Amino acid sequence: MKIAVLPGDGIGTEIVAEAVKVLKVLDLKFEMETAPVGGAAYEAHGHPLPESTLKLAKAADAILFGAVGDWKYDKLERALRPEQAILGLRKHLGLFANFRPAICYEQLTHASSLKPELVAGLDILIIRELTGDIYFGQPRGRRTAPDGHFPGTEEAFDTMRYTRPEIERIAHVAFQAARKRSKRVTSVDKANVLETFQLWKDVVTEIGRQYPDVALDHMYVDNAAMQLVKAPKKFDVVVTGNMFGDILSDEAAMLTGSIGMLPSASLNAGNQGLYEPSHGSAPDIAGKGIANPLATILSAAMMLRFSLNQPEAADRIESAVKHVLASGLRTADIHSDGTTRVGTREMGDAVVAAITKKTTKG
Ligand SMILES: NC(=O)C1=CN([C@@H]2O[C@H](COP(=O)(O)OP(=O)(O)OC[C@H]3O[C@@H](n4cnc5c(N)ncnc54)[C@H](O)[C@@H]3O)[C@@H](O)[C@H]2O)C=CC1
Ligand SMILES: CC(C)CC(=O)C(=O)O
Ligand SMILES: [Mg+2]
Repeated sequence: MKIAVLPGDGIGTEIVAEAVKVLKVLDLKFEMETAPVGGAAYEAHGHPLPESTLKLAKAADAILFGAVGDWKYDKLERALRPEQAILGLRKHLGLFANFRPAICYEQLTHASSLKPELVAGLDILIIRELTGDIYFGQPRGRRTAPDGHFPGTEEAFDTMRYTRPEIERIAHVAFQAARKRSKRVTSVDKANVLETFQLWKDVVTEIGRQYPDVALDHMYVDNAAMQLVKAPKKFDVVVTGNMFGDILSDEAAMLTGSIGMLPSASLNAGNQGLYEPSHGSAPDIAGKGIANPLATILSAAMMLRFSLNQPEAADRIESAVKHVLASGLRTADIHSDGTTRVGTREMGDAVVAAITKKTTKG
């Protein structure tokens, strides 16, 4: 088994180093190979997703990804910007199903910006379609406006589109995931305004008939954004498109205490997956050694469970994370009175120590 390790930019390198440390202490039989991606790859090879990195990713059983991006690349032509690396990997590998579990750990109930009673015990799963929608739709570009309110002026445009099969396959993923949970799916759309999301709603409803044991409801995205902070525990599985899922999952991250707590798995039709925290490269804190590595460490646990058939090892990581939080260690983003503030490396070391202690005890 082979894991491609793609740390990327900013805090990506810091948090991936901790996840790799955790994977190594498990002493499992797999090989890890590292390659540059994003801004780091642009500097080394002149492209954010060089052929060699893509080849490694394609050949691997799983990919552990950090994050890409830095403000200094924002003026580059779009094809060369770091973010194209993660978009390219999702597209080239067909990683259409993005799982973003938002779990509020008992010890972090007070770290959320919401009242503790609203988030205590929260365990929702956002399933985001990842290879379609306005992020990939063509045509897109800039031109002189041919019509509209200000014809003859500069305009930019993107295209939101979904085909029926794209919606069908993500709907199946959501219903099947719900069967393993509390059998409820909320499909989030904007069918009251957008044709794309009327088709989305129609197709999800049709597929839902094949899962009579799963309750389906529909919600407009603006209402969903509001309900997520009003009564988040009313949700179980949320299925939505690429852009709405991007936005709602960052919002859901705050229910768990921090975006530094939200892992993710991006899966294709085979067993291959890319595992990354839901956040970005956080240039504002990069290099300071204060980023929370837990989202990445928990993503590594998802990788062991979903792509590498090592569910016990995944459990060991997750229970080590709970143990470390229970012991009161916190990175700055989840720190509160009465807890001990630690840096990225100390947090990773503590997870490693918790795993080792449990192993020694048998
Ligand atoms: N998958 C990827 O590689 C993604 C890349 N990006 C890129 O990342 C760069 C920064 O984007 P932003 O909008 O600032 O989003 P971001 O997610 O990097 O940061 C947002 C805020 O959350 C904080 N934060 C993020 N991760 C954290 C962690 N592990 N521990 C503690 N605090 C954390 C940051 O310090 C910042 O204040 C951009 O270039 C963007 O395009 C953004 C999202 C995903
Ligand atoms: C950087 C973007 C391509 C995507 C993003 O924000 C995400 O996947 O969460
Ligand atoms: Mg995002």
